[in-house]
Amino acid sequence: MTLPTYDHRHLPVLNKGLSHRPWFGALVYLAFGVFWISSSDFLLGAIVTDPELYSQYQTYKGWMYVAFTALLAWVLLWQRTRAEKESNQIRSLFSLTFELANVGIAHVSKDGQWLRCNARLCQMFGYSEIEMQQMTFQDITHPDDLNKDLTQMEQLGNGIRREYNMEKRYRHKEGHYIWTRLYVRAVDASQFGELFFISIIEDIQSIKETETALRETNMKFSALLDSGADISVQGYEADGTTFYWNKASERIYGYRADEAIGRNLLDLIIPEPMHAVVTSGVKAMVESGQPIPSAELVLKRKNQQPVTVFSSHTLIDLPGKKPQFFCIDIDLTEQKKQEQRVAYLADFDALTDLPNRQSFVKRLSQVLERSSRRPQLVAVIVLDVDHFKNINDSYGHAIGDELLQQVSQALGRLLRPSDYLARLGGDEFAALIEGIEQPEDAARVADKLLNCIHRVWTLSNGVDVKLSASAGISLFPLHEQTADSLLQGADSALYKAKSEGRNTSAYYSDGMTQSARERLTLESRLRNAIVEQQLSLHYQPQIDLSSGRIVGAEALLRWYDPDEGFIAPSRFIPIAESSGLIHEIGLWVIEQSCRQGVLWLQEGLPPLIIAVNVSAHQFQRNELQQQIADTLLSSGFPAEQLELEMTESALMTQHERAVGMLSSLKALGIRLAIDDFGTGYSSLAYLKSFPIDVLKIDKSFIDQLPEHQQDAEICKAIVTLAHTLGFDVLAEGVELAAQQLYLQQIGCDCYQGYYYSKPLPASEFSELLKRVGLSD
Ligand SMILES: Nc1nc2c(ncn2[C@@H]2O[C@H](COP(=O)(O)O[C@H]3[C@@H](O)[C@H](n4cnc5c(=O)[nH]c(N)nc54)O[C@@H]3COP(=O)(O)O)[C@@H](O)[C@H]2O)c(=O)[nH]1
Repeated sequence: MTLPTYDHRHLPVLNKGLSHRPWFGALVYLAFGVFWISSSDFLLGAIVTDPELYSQYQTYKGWMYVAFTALLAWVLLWQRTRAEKESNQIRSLFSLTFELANVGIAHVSKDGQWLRCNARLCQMFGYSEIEMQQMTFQDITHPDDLNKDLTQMEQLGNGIRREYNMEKRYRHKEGHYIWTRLYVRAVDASQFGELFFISIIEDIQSIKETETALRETNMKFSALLDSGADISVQGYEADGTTFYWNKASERIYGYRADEAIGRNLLDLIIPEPMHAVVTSGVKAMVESGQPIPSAELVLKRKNQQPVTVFSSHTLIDLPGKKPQFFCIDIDLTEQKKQEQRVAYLADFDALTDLPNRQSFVKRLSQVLERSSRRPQLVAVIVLDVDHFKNINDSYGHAIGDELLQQVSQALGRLLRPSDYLARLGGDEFAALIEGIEQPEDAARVADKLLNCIHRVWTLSNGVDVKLSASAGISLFPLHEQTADSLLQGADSALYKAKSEGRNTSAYYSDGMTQSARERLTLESRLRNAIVEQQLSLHYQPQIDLSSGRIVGAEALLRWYDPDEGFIAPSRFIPIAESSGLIHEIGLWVIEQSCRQGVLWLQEGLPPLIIAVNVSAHQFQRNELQQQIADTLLSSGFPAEQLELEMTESALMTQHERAVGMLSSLKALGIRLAIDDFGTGYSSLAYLKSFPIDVLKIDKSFIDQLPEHQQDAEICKAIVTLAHTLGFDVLAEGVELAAQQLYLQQIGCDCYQGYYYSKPLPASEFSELLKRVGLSD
């Protein structure tokens, strides 16, 4: 393509402006010449007095005019030549500038006609200058840009404004549009004869394309940053001010971008205790240019909840720009949850949320380890739902699962917090029961669990399913010593229970199953005995050794079963204790003793101490003091005549509590005695802190008196000790006169035993007292 050349003939206005100046100079010269000659004439006429000289001047004056005119003509010619030369130079310079300009330059008429276009413009639009001059700018303006352009051009025409800028598109000769930046300036009509516009048109197509590409890249980049649902990207200034916050950041941290941007990192997601570390870390990163090492961090959400992320950091430190840094945080919440879930499933059963077999074995091993240091009876009870397979087969696994969930929840509610329930798998559960007192306690717990399962279960779909279960029990240390063997033992006991017809429990050892069943049967009979009022009290006299008088009576519980006859307290009291019936029975004993004491007083018998046995189980309950106070009040029995007997072991195992309990009981005005003294592990320090009145020497030290040297010495020592501490001493189980005599010799205060009397029913005791009392 040949470049269009600049033709100055197309510039009539400009030509006119440039060519009038030499004439003006010539006129000035001419005026000056006429003035100079005229004034010379006048001056010479006045100055030159010599007529000859003046005449000569007049003669040559014509030549002078000629010479002057010639000079003037030469000056004029020279002036014009110079002006034209200058004009040509300027024109060629202008032409060169116009053509060489790397922006499009055009003169446009007020109608929009292209008057003159430089080479760059022609090249830009693909037209020759001639072709351009045959078009208006409207012809090749993009329709979307035309109105704006025309409006602004009109404003130039109206003189409202002198120039305008806009970005607009022109259609290239080949049909595509080119983005340009247009600058238009109106040229004053008064100066150049007619209104026209100078347009400077810059090709910004590549800029636009770059911009578009950049925008697209940005959009892609943004979309990319936003696409990672769990990848938070945050941009911060060096001082921690947020300038970028992607979608994932919104989701992970809970702040919308518009809430986060402009706020400081520390205020947003850094927990207070981490502020100092983060501040110094960022400072060090900005100063050293080294990013803070990636790490797993626990940051905080908008709702202040912690969120675990893996955080990486990138420093952007461009020359001349303030440093910025990006944090790329990967949300580990789900991963953590998964990890926790995996860890959870290693120990827990997914269906019931109960501990699994592995956890059960682990827990059992720990308990056994502890129990080997502090001996205790531990029971493992394995439960299996009877015929559960039939339920799955009949109703489907979903129903089976729901049943297992319901059963596990019911069993969990039944057990104490210290017990441990697990699902071993399928329909098999296991319970770990610590600190049981009697072997049959385990069967009691097993029966409780079996009874819980043995009922109709209503499922969410309305189906009723009747369940029963069987249980196997093994005991540490009686049956096995290790966790695995205890579980195996309980499993084999379970199969015994199943083979015995299901809905029952069995111990690992047959003998124990037998005795447990007997004890549980006895428990049920004892419950019945309370209702049927088969319990009564017998009273054994307590005799003062120095006077030989009956000074008191120990109330001893008796159970008369119509079929079996008297059932010994040593048989049923432990069952009452392990079943909890002791509380009901114990209260009855206290009330009945007080009522009887009052009756005896009313009969006119001398005031007697009535000693009542209080089980360690009763002593552990706080209501004992209140029960006694209430009983004394309701019965009217004098407090100083009531004596409570507590075993040495019950007091010594819970010393601190015992001191408090005994003090509160003592405050009621009653007497306190330590029963079975010598059989427990008394501490003298403890003993002296107890507010007691009597020490009862256990029968085992009396049995071989006075021959047995050691027992004799022990009894003597107990008497001395008791007296030193200010207690009375009572020897129990005295069967022989020699025993009575020896006790008297060593200063023992009182005794009781078959030697004087067996425990007697109240009426017989009263007769005895009347008999001996009256005779004494
Ligand atoms: N918590 C409660 N415990 C009670 C209650 N009543 C009794 N008991 C405790 O039961 C254990 C057995 O009692 P029991 O069979 O009544 O035996 C007592 C006496 O009958 C017996 N005794 C008395 N003198 C003699 C004797 O000379 N020889 C002999 N072989 N036995 C004799 O001793 C028992 C009295 O014991 P103690 O209480 O230690 O003084 C027994 O531990 C009772 O405590 C009750 O109501 N509540």
